[in-house]
Amino acid sequence: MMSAVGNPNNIFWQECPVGKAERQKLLNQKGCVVWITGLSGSGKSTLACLMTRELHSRGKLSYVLDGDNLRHGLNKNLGFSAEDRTENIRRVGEVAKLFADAGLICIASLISPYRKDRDACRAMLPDSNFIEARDPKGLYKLARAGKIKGFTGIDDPYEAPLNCEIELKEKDGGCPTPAAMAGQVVSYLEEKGFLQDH
Ligand SMILES: Nc1ncnc2c1ncn2[C@@H]1O[C@H](COP(=O)(O)OS(=O)(=O)O)[C@@H](OP(=O)(O)O)[C@H]1O
Ligand SMILES: Nc1ncnc2c1ncn2[C@@H]1O[C@H](COP(=O)(O)OP(=O)(O)O)[C@@H](O)[C@H]1O
Repeated sequence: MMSAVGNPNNIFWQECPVGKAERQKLLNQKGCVVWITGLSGSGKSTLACLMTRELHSRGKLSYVLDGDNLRHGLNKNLGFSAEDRTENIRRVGEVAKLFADAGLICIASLISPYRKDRDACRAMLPDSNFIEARDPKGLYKLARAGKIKGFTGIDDPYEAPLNCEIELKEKDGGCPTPAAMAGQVVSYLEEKGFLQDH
């Protein structure tokens, strides 16, 4: 048994014999987090689903962490106050970090309106392993009708990224198809070497 003397909380870091490098080799890819941020209804989930499909068809293992879905379980005790959103993003950041450590391409799809919360998630990961993608476009009937209070983009803030890795922009006055956007993100991962282990 390890000694707990000198550790006020009796908590120790446990090393496992199989590490991230070995898992990446097994999967022939590099673990990373693609973080999709944007307003509600801007197409985050659509993009996340198409990306995971495209990666799957290339034999790459990915997993989608969707804000809406996680709020049914892990984050079911959280609402939409600034504090709760911060805790929501912190938890998802920690989970995404575990998935990346497992060697997976983790796709996190959350409004994540606050820059400081996204930056905190970025700081949890090694350099270049956090890839921020933004998709601006919105749908807000209920919030505009006053049926939801504190709705992001209506009466609650959304802070757009200042230096994201990928910006999915309108082209020729229109929105590219979701498949074209998913292709853009997957091409970025390919260019940066995440779809191989060497
Ligand atoms: N007040 C308010 N503001 C914004 N969004 C709201 C709100 N109330 C409910 N919803 C629904 O919750 C989904 C967003 O959850 P997230 O976990 O991604 O939000 S956050 O990152 O913590 O801000 C979001 O889903 P998406 O449309 O998929 O983004 C909404 O359907
Ligand atoms: N690029 C796009 N062009 C047109 N419609 C889109 C696009 N991306 C998503 N949609 C549609 O917009 C709606 C909201 O998309 P969704 O992916 O659920 O957004 P979010 O997860 O950001 O709330 C869906 O009906 C979806 O089919």
